[in-house]
Amino acid sequence: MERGVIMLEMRHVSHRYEKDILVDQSFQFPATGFIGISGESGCGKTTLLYILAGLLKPDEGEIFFQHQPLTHDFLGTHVTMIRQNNDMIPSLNVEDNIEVGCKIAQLSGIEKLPGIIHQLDIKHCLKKYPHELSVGQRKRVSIARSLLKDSDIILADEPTGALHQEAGHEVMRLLKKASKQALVLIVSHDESLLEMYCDEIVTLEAGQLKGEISEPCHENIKERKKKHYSLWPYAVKEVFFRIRRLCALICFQVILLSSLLFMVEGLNGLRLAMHKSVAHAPLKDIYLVSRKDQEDFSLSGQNIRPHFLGESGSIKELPSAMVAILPQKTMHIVLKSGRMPEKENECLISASIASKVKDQKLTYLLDEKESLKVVGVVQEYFFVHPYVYLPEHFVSAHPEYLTHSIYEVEGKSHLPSSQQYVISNDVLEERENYEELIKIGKMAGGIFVAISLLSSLSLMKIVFQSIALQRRLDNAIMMTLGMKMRQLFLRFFEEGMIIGISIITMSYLLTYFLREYLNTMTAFTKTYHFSFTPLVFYYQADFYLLLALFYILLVGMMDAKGIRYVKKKDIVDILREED
Ligand SMILES: Nc1ncnc2c1ncn2[C@@H]1O[C@H](COP(=O)(O)OP(=O)(O)OP(=O)(O)O)[C@@H](O)[C@H]1O
Repeated sequence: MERGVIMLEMRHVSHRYEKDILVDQSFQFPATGFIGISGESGCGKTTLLYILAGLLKPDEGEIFFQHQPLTHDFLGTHVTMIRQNNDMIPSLNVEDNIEVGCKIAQLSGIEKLPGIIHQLDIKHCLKKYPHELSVGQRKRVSIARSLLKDSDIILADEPTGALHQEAGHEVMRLLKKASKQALVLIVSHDESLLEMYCDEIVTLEAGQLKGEISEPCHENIKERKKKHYSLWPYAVKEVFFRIRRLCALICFQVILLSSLLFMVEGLNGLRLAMHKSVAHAPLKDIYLVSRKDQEDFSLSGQNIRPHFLGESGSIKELPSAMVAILPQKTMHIVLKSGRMPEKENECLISASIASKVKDQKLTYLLDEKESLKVVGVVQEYFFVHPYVYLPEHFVSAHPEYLTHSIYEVEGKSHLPSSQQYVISNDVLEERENYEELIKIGKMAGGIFVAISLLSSLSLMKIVFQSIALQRRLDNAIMMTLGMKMRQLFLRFFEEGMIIGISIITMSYLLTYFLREYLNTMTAFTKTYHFSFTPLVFYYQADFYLLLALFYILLVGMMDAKGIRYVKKKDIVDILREED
């Protein structure tokens, strides 16, 4: 690149709105100096500044900097704009607002901050936010930003506009000082201020720039050292700044996600409890066979036994289907109290029958001739019905207590094939019922998730949209600081991801505590062998990790859509709306 003077140059620039703003203008500005631009209201002074900053493309002609057409990092690296109203990002405090210029443009030099703060006397307001500052203080912050960035060009549009006289002079003095090291172009209505401070005054009139500029004199090109800064902290600050508006949205999403997770964990727990219970159900291989016409019938075969009918003792009203033969292996039977039967005339009863019996220890079932002593109470859970568990040898020794209307058959292969019989298996029937229930639960859950997801996404869209609209100006200011569309998209995306991460973390924590509470503090697990169980997918890919990633990306993308309210070609219009 040819080394030459730092110089801003217009070559044959024309621009027109309803009227001509610039007509075939060629002009060279010196490397340093304080140049005032005056002209009637509406003649195009502000438009000229935007064109020189590279924010507005002129209809014709081109702007050159250091004899080269403007590059995409010209604005960020070489220019600072000071606008009449507001150049500050509301979510950042004064310190951040000063540093943000360097950080967006990835320029080194932040270590000069204390000196600049001292020079501009703004130490006392470093931690304040823009809305807590006076107009004069805001102007000083903008000037501090340009000094920290060591800008080659400072474009100031009516910087003294809203200031009282003394503050106006102070700003002019500061800009004058800055003009020793940079080119300062100032647009002002106040001719006397311009005359008092400016080295040269250029007048814009009927599309023509009039005025004499002395020859550029400086040859030194400022060293531009690049430094990488992460803009994540600004994204975090922005989210915190908007937290009140986001609060309702975040709470709603947390409740929605937690209930979704809780539903998934509940259904998963139900499924697992059902499988476990079926595996442990003592009668899962026993099929009950009865004649359709209710008549007695006899069956022959090794594995066919008549069913015991318990009609005596204190539980006379117990239906026959509630009586079970104690299996050979009893390891899976969980006793709530008492012990396993050891003698022929001892039996177990399940908890719900036990509640009907006055004194379990001394309870004798059956009639006066034969008695069975209850020695233990079986813990009930899924598929463990209110049974009386009788030892098998007792049943075979006392066939008189057995009814011939219902038969137990071990294993389905032994079932009679005749259509005269009704075959049932309580455990399997109940499993089918529970499976049906879980299916309905899943369907209802799916519909709930779909509806609430859709409504919550539209709510999120509305909130993000309104925030993005509200932030149009902030983002336009960011663009004047040199932020590129790609950076801005990333910024939005990062903010969305921060919101997504917060929501998903809170939802997981809430679900965790609720799950722990319900599983440990309530009787669910103990009584029903049911617990809310986290769902883990196949192949070790965790459901929660996948859900979190999907959700965070989704929220990030939804927020990033807000970038459509800030288009590069509309930046000047957005800035003007505020002016
Ligand atoms: N986007 C636009 N579309 C149409 N006309 C525009 C647009 N922007 C500016 N103008 C017009 O261009 C003219 C120049 O506007 P500009 O703001 O540059 O003038 P100015 O000299 O800075 O005015 P003032 O001194 O009052 O701030 C005005 O008449 C304005 O209405």
